[in-house]
Amino acid sequence: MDQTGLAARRTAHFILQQVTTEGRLMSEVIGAGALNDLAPDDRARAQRLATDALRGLDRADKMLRQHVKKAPPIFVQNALRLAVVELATDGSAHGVVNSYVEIVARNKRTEKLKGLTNAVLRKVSETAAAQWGKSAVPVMPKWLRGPLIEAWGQKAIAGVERAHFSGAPLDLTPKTDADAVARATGGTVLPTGSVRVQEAGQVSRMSGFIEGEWWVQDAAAAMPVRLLDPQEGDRVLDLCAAPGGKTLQLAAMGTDVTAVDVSEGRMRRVQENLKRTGLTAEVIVSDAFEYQETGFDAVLLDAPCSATGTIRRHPDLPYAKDGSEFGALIGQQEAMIDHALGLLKPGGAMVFCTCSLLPDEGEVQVEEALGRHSDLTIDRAALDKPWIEKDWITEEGGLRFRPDYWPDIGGMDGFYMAVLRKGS
Ligand SMILES: C[S@@+](CC[C@H](N)C(=O)[O-])C[C@H]1O[C@@H](n2cnc3c(N)ncnc32)[C@H](O)[C@@H]1O
Repeated sequence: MDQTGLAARRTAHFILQQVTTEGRLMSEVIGAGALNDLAPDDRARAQRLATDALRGLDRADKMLRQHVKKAPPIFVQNALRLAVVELATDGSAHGVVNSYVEIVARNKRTEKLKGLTNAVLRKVSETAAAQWGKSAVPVMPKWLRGPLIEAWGQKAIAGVERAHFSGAPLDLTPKTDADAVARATGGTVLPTGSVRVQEAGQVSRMSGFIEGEWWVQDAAAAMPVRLLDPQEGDRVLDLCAAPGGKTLQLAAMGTDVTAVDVSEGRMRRVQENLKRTGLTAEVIVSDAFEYQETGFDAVLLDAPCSATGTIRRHPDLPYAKDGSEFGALIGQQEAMIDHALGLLKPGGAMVFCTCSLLPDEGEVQVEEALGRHSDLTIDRAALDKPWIEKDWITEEGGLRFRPDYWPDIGGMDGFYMAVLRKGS
């Protein structure tokens, strides 16, 4: 590890720049090799610094506004943001001010602002730690906050923002025995059957990982398959399957599962996960619209969406995106529902789900699908399950999950799901 901390901080700054100026998600930047030149400890550190800064971005900006009258160029602003969050939250961090001053000084376009950076950070460092905990919870950018308040109200969104700021525990889906996984990992079994580990270390070093006893999957993300509740031996199509959390669940239930996804790279992860867990599924790389096999007993459609339900784990999303792709996603989801229904046998069940907080990608999609297909019904009987809480059930007969639910035990991702039944 670099003792001065500069290497990790430079990389964290690079990631923040890419997210806030290029609209790239952290996963894309890291996937493209941003961490490759760092020592293993520095990789984790850079990722943590960027994640913490994104989670606290709004709060950091408010603190900085007390010291900087006119916003500096974004390159400098991002250095200041990273520094403020470190100064405020990590009392043991060394060389914070010097590192970020150096990052600003090494860039020709901003080198003349190194004095300002130094002065601002020296000032902030005097009060950052004390002020941080007393400041308001960071709020989402307006483009996202507005529509979400319209959908769920101010109070609910304040709860959602608290959940975003708290981050997320590690949830595991056990292959077979939830109690055994909880004992081995120090976790607890949730009412829905997932195992929650509050303080997890490196996932691949956890007990039962190599043996394939479990896989990482948010508790809400594990619910669509539990809602579908297929029978052993059923032919189930998992459309949009990668990286495969739901494929693994379906395979572990003994169904005959076909997993389809357009992304070759993400499907490799499905293959790896199947191998590790010793489960089997047919894995097909294909565009969902080109896949024409019919007669499935059940279909799980986890459609591509805005992923606005996953901000607890992906605080980069509100800063990398601006909502301009929502319309196209909603159109694609609608077309996918219609195509997937065509692959289902008469009388079969389809779960439509998205990890979105936007009703247009959930409740509204289902209402409109019911309007387009006269033989389609919503299966309310499927909601008669002991783990389903009444408050989760929506007017049209689906389930809505939000990050502000389960606040005392660590929340859950935002999700929508409903069981649609095709006429026989
Ligand atoms: C929400 S993710 C699926 C998560 C997955 N079901 C799981 O539980 O791990 C959406 C997936 O849709 C895939 N996708 C996007 N467009 C697609 C298309 N036209 N055909 C098939 N898959 C598509 C993406 O590659 C992505 O893996």
